[in-house]
Amino acid sequence: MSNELLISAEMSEADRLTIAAGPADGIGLMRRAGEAVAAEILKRYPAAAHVHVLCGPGNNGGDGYVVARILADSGVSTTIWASGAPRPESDAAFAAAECPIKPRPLSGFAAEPGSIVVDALYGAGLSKPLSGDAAKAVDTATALRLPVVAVDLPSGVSGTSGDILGRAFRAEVTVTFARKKPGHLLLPGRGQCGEIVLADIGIGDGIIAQLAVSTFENVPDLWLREFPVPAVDAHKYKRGHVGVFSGGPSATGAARLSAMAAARSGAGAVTVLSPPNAMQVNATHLTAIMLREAGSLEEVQEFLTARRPEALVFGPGLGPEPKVGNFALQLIKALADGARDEATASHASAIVLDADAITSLAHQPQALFEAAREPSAPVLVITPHEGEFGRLFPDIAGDKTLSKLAKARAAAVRANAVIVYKGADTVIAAPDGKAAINSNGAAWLATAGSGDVLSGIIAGLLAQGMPLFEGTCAAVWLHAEAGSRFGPGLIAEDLPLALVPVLRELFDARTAAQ
Ligand SMILES: NC(=O)C1=CN([C@@H]2O[C@H](COP(=O)(O)OP(=O)(O)OC[C@H]3O[C@@H](n4cnc5c(N)ncnc54)[C@H](OP(=O)(O)O)[C@@H]3O)[C@@H](O)[C@H]2O)[C@@H](O)CC1
Ligand SMILES: Nc1ncnc2c1ncn2[C@@H]1O[C@H](COP(=O)(O)OP(=O)(O)O)[C@@H](O)[C@H]1O
Ligand SMILES: [K+]
Repeated sequence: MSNELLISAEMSEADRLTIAAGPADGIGLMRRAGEAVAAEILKRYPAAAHVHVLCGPGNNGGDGYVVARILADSGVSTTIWASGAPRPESDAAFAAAECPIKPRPLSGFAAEPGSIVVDALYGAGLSKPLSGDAAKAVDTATALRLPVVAVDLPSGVSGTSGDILGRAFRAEVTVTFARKKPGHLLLPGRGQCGEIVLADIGIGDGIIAQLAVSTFENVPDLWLREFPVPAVDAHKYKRGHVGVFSGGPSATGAARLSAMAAARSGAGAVTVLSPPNAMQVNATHLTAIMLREAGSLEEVQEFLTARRPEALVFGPGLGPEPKVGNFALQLIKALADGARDEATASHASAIVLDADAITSLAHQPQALFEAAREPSAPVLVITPHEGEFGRLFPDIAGDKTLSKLAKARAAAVRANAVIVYKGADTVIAAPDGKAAINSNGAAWLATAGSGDVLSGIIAGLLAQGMPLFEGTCAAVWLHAEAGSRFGPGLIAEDLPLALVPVLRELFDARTAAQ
């Protein structure tokens, strides 16, 4: 697997372990890193008139000296602009000594149209906002629209948070080493990286395995082995049953979108649970999806006991009123009580709390967090977009020291739930600290009802027995993949059907791997 995302301390540890295992030493890894960047430049810009390599004082700059040496050896006209000299005896100092080009001070950096900039100022060691000569260099490259190749990270982008410190280069290509870093996927950093090339510099999978990494890029490798394949003797209820709560007569569409998505995701049976006054309108619009009247907790409990759905979606279209939040709490409690008493067992092991459920609990978040900690409580997946996240977790949302990744993690621990912190860089975080960042979405997904579809896919996959974290990650990826492949013109109604070709590919990949 190469889907692990490494923070800077983990990258340093990988470096240390690799050197300890031998035969590579620090300068050996640096040479491999610089070679990978130089190879990318020679491949992509064979006609470059001139390459300007900007070198910082640390190891990022060290990689830059290696790049400059190789380019010069290859006959490319190359200038080095240095911001400070490397520390004596450091790997970067060795790399600088091996490079025949005499560096000029970064303060004098000037470039001509048609040239290329290699940004080797700061990488994993970025410690403060870009200022002075480095900030000026960003402005010069931007003003001249020069292609920038970033070494490891565009300088100014935090590899940990994706934040821009001061300002940052906007790279056309970023070559990073061994594994990506969270800042390559989180916004706004992702937008500065351009195409990301992952270079093998000799830090093996065995070394990465020793790090016990807990942050991942959300790609199928992360969950494909858990992806549901129906058994030969499957019947509809064996393929998982999902219940979706509907809003009142003028707000039923959200539940139907969610229900359709759960069905398309492979749940064998899906039931819309409707208040009495919305039965008529729901009945008019449902065919394969079942419909059941459930206006009270008692009626819901009857459904749970009789039909034993594995997963529920609660929230889309329900309205943000406090009574909705209270009902959510009663539902969680009823399921916890039911699970403890097998004789009368109310069922459903997972609840997806989305949309209005989140907003309606904003005035009593503590009650939700306590309910989620009750013995035998159903597992919860909470799917806030930024506004909903801020309502349920205002202090976490407002903490400027935390990245989106860290915020999702903190919320998952507090709520004892899997949190899907949605957006263009959706983060999925579990209470045990595991987290994934999604990167295959597109802005076509920013359309009304898109989130309702996502909640249905999550419930659909969980109802089929996928583990909680993996099933939620798979749903986020599927939703994003279907939407970005569909592209212009996408509306939420299109998404369930757009899942089909993606599901086919996953199914084929899953069965081929068996
Ligand atoms: N496995 C690995 O780990 C491998 C890593 N490799 C490479 O090493 C890179 C990490 O190297 P690194 O740790 O030396 O940090 P780096 O990014 O060079 O910056 C540190 C220096 O910059 C300075 N500085 C920072 N921000 C600044 C600012 N805004 N304005 C001004 N100064 C600033 C900072 O100053 P200080 O914080 O000490 O005041 C310090 O002097 C990594 O990105 C990759 O390219 C490869 O060789 C292959 C193997
Ligand atoms: N710019 C974007 N790029 C990728 N995905 C996006 C973007 N904007 C929104 N999304 C995704 O679309 C969905 C929107 O959900 P939500 O905000 O709840 O919308 P709604 O309430 O209208 O259903 C989320 O899964 C989110 O991650
Ligand atoms: K850099």
